[in-house]
Amino acid sequence: MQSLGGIRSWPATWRTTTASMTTTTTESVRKVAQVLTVAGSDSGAGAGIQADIKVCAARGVYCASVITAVTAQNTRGVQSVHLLPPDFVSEQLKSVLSDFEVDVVKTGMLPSPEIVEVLLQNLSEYPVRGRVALVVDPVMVSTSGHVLAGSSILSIFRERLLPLADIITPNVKEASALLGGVRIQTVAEMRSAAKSLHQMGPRFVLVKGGDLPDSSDSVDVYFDGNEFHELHSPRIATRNTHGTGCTLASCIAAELAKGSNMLSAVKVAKRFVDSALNYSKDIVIGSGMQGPFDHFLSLKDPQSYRQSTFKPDDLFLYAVTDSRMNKKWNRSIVDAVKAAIEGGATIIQLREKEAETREFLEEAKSCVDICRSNGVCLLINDRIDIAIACDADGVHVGQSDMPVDLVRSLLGPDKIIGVSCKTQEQAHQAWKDGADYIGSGGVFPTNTKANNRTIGLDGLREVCKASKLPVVAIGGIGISNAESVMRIGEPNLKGVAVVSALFDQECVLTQAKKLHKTLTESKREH
Ligand SMILES: Cc1ncc(COP(=O)(O)OP(=O)(O)O)c(N)n1
Ligand SMILES: Cc1nc(C(=O)O)sc1CCOP(=O)(O)O
Ligand SMILES: [Mg+2]
Repeated sequence: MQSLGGIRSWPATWRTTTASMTTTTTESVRKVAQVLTVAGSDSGAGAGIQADIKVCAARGVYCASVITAVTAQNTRGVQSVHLLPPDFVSEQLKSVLSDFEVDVVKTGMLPSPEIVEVLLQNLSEYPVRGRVALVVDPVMVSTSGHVLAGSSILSIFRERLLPLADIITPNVKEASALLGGVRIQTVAEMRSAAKSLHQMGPRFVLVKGGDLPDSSDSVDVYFDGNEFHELHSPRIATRNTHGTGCTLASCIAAELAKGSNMLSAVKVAKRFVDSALNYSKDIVIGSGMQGPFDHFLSLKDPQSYRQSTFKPDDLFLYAVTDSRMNKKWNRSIVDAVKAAIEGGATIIQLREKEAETREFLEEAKSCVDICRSNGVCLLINDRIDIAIACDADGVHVGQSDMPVDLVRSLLGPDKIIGVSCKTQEQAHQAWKDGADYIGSGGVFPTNTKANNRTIGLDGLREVCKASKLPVVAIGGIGISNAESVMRIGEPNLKGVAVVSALFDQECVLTQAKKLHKTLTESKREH
């Protein structure tokens, strides 16, 4: 079976993602990114249709809604459920699909096989194939334990809906139910479940491990049919977790509607949920065991949201551009950055030593747009002025560049600052001055940076041991030796930063993919 298969590539037109709707303009037409959610109503408004609409609004995307059931629920649980007649669900679907240019359909509570049937019928009736992406959140049990879709829907899910999905986002209980009750209690079992679910036909699978026992992190497993990605985040101690599943799936849908690729959409969505949980961890709404959280954190407290967007794990595959290399291979900075991200780069630094200011600024602005829509942070090397002017996520400075404390006072608290350190004293100072991470090298000799002192693996180990900040290794690193770097096994060594291994190459995408694979394998082994 084919998926709806339509993660649309946007036309090369102007696009903006701000507090308002995300739009593209082609001459006089302004197209708004649109999600259709097909789900149940939650009278407490923490989950279901209400959460979906709030998430899309918070992410700058329009959200139409088709209601499948009305639940009477609050923070104490689900008191009652009223299914809408399938014919009326069908009426709603026809109203929206015949009129709106929906980019992504997201499904939540589909409480009966008859309702799944009318959804499938409508999706095949309207000429959406090739345009619409389908995000399926196979909601079965509420967070309070109430059954929202019984076992009677399992066969139509497995046989008809899942094969059409671009991504499915079950939690471990739902994954287990879809797989006939298999045991899923470890990350290894989540991986195996993701693989089995992928065989049912969805293009991507995200098994959410929030309910996994005995783990200090919340780990989700993403599988694209070839590779696994483990997405870790610290558990947030709060009662306000009602609606996290709906929020995650809707945020994935919103990011896809704006044009993201799947992995980036998933990463952005996970960060959004973490930031919202963290922001709302102390709010009190309702008197029950499970409260809702606040989806509009970015409007109320942009700093808390922006600050938490940098995670040490973002240093995993750090791509640093080089103007000479891009010229040599006849590619623009923008193309180089796009390819690096597509290949798996987790953070980008523009290191354009010879660039003219005006031209560099324009290119940096384009790169900010690309990175932001892919959920990847973009830093500028040395040039604080350019970083401010293009609203980059931060800067990287060395020991002879502007001092970190001064950079911090110029950029404010929410920007990322990285500092190059070769010694333990420098590492300590970087922390005192308010840096976010350390770049340490040259681990091996390099031709990219003239007269660079090589500190070797021993020097890197020393810096890591002294550093309270996460560290990324740099200098002469590539596919052949990345594993030996990560093998030093210091817990705060989070990844490698590379220039020539990606950019002094014919195909940036291929090299980035290979390096990402090498790093993923070495992470698994150590
Ligand atoms: C991640 C990372 N680490 C180190 C450096 C080197 O910065 P610096 O010492 O300022 O040297 P230049 O890059 O400016 O030549 C870096 N750029 N990135
Ligand atoms: C920019 C930079 N900084 C270094 C440091 O030691 O701080 S080494 C370096 C160049 C890294 O390039 P490549 O990956 O091509 O060796
Ligand atoms: Mg510098």
